[in-house]
Amino acid sequence: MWRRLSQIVVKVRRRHGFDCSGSASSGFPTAAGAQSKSDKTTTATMPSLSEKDQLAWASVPWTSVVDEESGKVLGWRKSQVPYIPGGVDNSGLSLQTLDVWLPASGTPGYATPQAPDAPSLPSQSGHWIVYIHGGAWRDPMIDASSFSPTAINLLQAAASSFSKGSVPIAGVASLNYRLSPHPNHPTGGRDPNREARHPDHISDVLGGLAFLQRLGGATGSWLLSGHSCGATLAFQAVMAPSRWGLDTAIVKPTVIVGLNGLYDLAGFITMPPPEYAGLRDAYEEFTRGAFGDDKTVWKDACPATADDWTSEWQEGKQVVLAQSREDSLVPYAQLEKMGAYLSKSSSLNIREMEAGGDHDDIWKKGDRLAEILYDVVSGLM
Ligand SMILES: N[C@@H](CC(=O)c1ccccc1NC=O)C(=O)O
Repeated sequence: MWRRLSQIVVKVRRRHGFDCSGSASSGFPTAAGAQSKSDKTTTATMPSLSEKDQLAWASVPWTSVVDEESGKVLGWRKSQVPYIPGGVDNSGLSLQTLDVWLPASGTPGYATPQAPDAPSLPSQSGHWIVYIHGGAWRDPMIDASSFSPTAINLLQAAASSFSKGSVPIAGVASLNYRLSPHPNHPTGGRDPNREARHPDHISDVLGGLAFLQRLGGATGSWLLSGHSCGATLAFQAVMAPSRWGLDTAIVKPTVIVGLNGLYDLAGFITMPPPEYAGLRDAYEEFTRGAFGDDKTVWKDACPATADDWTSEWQEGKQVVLAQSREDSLVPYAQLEKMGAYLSKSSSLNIREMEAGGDHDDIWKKGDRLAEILYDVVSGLM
């Protein structure tokens, strides 16, 4: 079903202006009553689009995503759109950016495809899917573009659905965020993109989501997914921002898809499952790099430690936890801990899925991940 595609630049649009414990537990019950909370709608009021936002959005052209086999335009992409216009202190950091893909099937002019020509996102039916990459808060080789194989598969699936009637995807986005220093990063010297410490990562994620929402994306019922530490960040994004000393209001997603996620760092470091004990020092190193030396901060930052998920995330309906049993970096016990925690403290509908392969295979290949995400958003129709 998933065909191989290539992404090429067809036209450049005008540019305006500047230019948690790791000990194993066995499974968890699936809570049934997700429906009642859905009535509580999100109250975050979205500020309108500022001139700076519009300039930031327009500073990156749309490029077309073309199906290699049929030559058909599947959709449109903007790469590295600055979401905090000007960046921190006006420095325009390259990791405070996001990538966006729109299915052509949902945009005006699908018959004779033209890039969307609007100061903000076109309004489309369907749901938004947003992705937060992993890499232990520090890996320089993993970024928003790591989601490309999955995004392209999603556009392909959207095109197939269009021919049958309705498209469940309104748009797709993948977030960059500032990283913590990596011991082996080749750039050397100081890089303000790589000096982040908690809560900088989650602050950027919330900033990126707020920007996307000011543009009209990812509102209503939408899906937030994250891989590894990106899954940690996805759950942090629906926790009260005041926990992180922040006040960035977002419309929270209704669904989270956590992939090979880290949910209980403190638990892992204190007592890793025996087969993963050799990774304890590595976990401690990247945890200190991301959160500092205070162990209470590690614990408080872990989503498996929120005591009441119902009040924490009132808009929440569904959580999909996908984890591979062959993951050489993250033990299955992390999923079990998170699932048990969520089912104990919420009425969320929780699904457990097999991700398959090693830790990073799911996003490197993209087909299985697209299938999971497509299946979940289709269920939201
Ligand atoms: N490649 C990463 C390691 C990494 O990503 C990782 C290692 C162990 C458990 C989870 C990991 N990633 C989570 O985002 C690094 O270079 O630090």
